[in-house]
Amino acid sequence: MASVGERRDRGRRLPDVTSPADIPATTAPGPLVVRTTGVDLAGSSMLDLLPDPLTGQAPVTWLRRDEGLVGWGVAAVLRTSGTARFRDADKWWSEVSARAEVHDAVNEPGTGLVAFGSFGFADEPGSSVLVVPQVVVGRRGDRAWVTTVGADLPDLTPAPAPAAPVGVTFADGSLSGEHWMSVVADAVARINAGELEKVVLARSLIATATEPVDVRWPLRQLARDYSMCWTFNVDGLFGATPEMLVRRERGLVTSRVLAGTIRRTGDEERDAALAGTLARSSKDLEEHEYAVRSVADALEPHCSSMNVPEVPFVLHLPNVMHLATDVAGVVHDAATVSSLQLAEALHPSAAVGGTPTARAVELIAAIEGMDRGRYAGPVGWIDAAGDGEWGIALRSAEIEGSTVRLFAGCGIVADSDPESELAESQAKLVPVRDALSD
Ligand SMILES: C=C(O[C@@H]1C=C(C(=O)O)C=C[C@H]1O)C(=O)O
Repeated sequence: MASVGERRDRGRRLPDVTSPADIPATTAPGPLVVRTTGVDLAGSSMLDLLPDPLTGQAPVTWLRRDEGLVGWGVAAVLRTSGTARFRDADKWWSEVSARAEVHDAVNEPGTGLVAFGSFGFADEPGSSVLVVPQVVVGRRGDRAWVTTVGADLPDLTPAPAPAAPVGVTFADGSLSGEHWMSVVADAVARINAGELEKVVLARSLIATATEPVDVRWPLRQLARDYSMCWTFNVDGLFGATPEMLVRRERGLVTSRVLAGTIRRTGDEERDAALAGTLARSSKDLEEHEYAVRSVADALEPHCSSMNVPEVPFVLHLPNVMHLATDVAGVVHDAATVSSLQLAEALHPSAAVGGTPTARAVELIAAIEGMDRGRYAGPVGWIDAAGDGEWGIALRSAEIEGSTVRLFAGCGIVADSDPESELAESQAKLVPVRDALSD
């Protein structure tokens, strides 16, 4: 396990990370004292409760349709990296939760001790974080609660509204559009030469504001405009993902697999016709099938029964439509395998890596021209029983002061056309791009 003030990277020592979100380096906590009590949040929106990040309270978020969890403050944190990042985090989490003294008056998934996590996409450098906030506020249906970890009960009145980002300009990140298209063409040639079947290639865009960006602004916009997605923020990585890598709750496991995309036009009739085209597109169905297979194969050893629909449905988002499949199963090893271990087993699925996985991941590192950081890695939360939700950090960006790095990627298969893939990547950048304006 990584220790205080040190991150491991194949034996090399790396300097500590100074986090944009004020989450410090690894802490080795004594027994945590955790209290969950029911509260009445009435009509207030969960995001309104988040304190100003400038107060150094490191806001974290996992919300869909204003249900889920928000938190702030740091009671304990693990930073880790490299191939062992999931194992390090899982071991640390079982030790921290075994030692904790928990008084839980609510007993719902997400009550008691919880940690938020965000994991690096690639093994190298693979910088990852798991953090236990001092305060977590949760809502599920008509129940709401607050959990404190070694902290007093907070004042749950809405914080003053965040200001919009100022003077934002956008520039190419890793590669220009032209250059990225040539990389896509190279991948298509390799696929046609039989090197691999599918690879997901991503690009980035850099937004620069004239003042530090308050993450609560884009979070509010994303939660409002993409309410069917999971709006997340962990240690400066934020976004609204439509893709659930794995959710485990009381012995049931589910995964929402997406792959195969078509852009929306804004015209309802035309979009309905496009949805039909997507559902019949052999290129997209093939790309989708790879992704579903990779998830079903990884979950199978953990399940006593599974449901893998044969035909995908079309998920409508405001910017794009995706082929989607909800895989479900009954797990037989919940007592010994946590949701984080399941996330490790599933990552990277063919929706963000490719097929075969090892070859695709190698090719991404060789030709994509950037470090993905935590983009396309698992992001979510885990409780003391090991249940939790881990989404794939898509439609996301990393914030550092007044700079925001946005990411988007596309599945490349034999029939992919570089120009259409560039347009698709632009459509996938829209949610965060729009969220940075007022
Ligand atoms: C890689 C991304 O999205 C993934 C790729 C998709 C595709 O290529 O059709 C669709 C949904 C996601 O699984 C992204 O949004 O950055």
